[in-house]
Amino acid sequence: MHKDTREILYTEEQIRDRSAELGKQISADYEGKDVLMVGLLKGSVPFFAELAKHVTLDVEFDFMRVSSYEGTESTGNVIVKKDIDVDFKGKDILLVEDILDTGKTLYTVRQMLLEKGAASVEIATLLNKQERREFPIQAKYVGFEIPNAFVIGYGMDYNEKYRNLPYVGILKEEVYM
Ligand SMILES: O=P(O)(O)OC[C@H]1O[C@H](OP(=O)(O)OP(=O)(O)O)[C@H](O)[C@@H]1O
Ligand code: HPA
Ligand SMILES: [Mg+2]
Repeated sequence: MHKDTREILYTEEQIRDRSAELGKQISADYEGKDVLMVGLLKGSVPFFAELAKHVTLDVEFDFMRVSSYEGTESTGNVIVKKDIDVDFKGKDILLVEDILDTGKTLYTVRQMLLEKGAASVEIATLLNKQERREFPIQAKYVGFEIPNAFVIGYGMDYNEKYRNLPYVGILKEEVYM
C-alpha cells in the first residue's frame, strides 16, 4: 500500500468482479445495439479498460478530455480539450468515468452529446459520491457508492499523482492539508 493511502476501499479483485457484473448488465441492456463507449480522460482509463473486457457487444471506443479550468482559474464552464473523433449522430453512447462527484463534468458532457444528436447517453461510473451532488445527473451503472472522502488510485489523482495504484483508496489528509 502506498504510504499516502489512509485506507483501501476497493481492491483490484473487487473492482474486477464488480466490473464483470456491470459488463453483464450493460450487455443485456443494449442487446442488439452497437454501443459507442466514451471514456473521459484521464481518470477513466483503468476502469474503461476493465469494464470493456466484460461487455460482450460490438462496441466502438472513443475518448474525450474536458476541463473546467483555464490555468488555475475556474471558468465555470466545462471546456472540451479533446472531442470525440467519430460521427455519433444516432448512436447510443455509454460515458465511462472513474467518479461522479458534484456531477458538473458528466451533466455538461451528457447535455452536449444529446444536443449534438446522440440517440442516448448513459453513464457507467466506477464510483458515485452521492453526498456531493450539485447537478441533476445519475449514473445507470455504478460500481460502488462511496462516502464523502477524497479518493485516489485506479485512475484517480491528486495533483496528477496516484493514478497507477491498483486499488481505490482514501488519501491521507496530511497530504493535502
Ligand atoms: O463530478 P465532478 O465534480 O465534475 O468531478 C468528477 C470529475 O473530476 C475528475 O476529473 P478531473 O477534472 O480531475 O480530470 P482527470 O480525469 O484528468 O483527473 C473525475 O475524473 C471526473 O471527471
Ligand atoms: O475524490 C476524488 N478523487 C480524485 N479526483 C476526484 N474528482 C472528483 N472527486 C475526486
Ligand atoms: Mg483529476
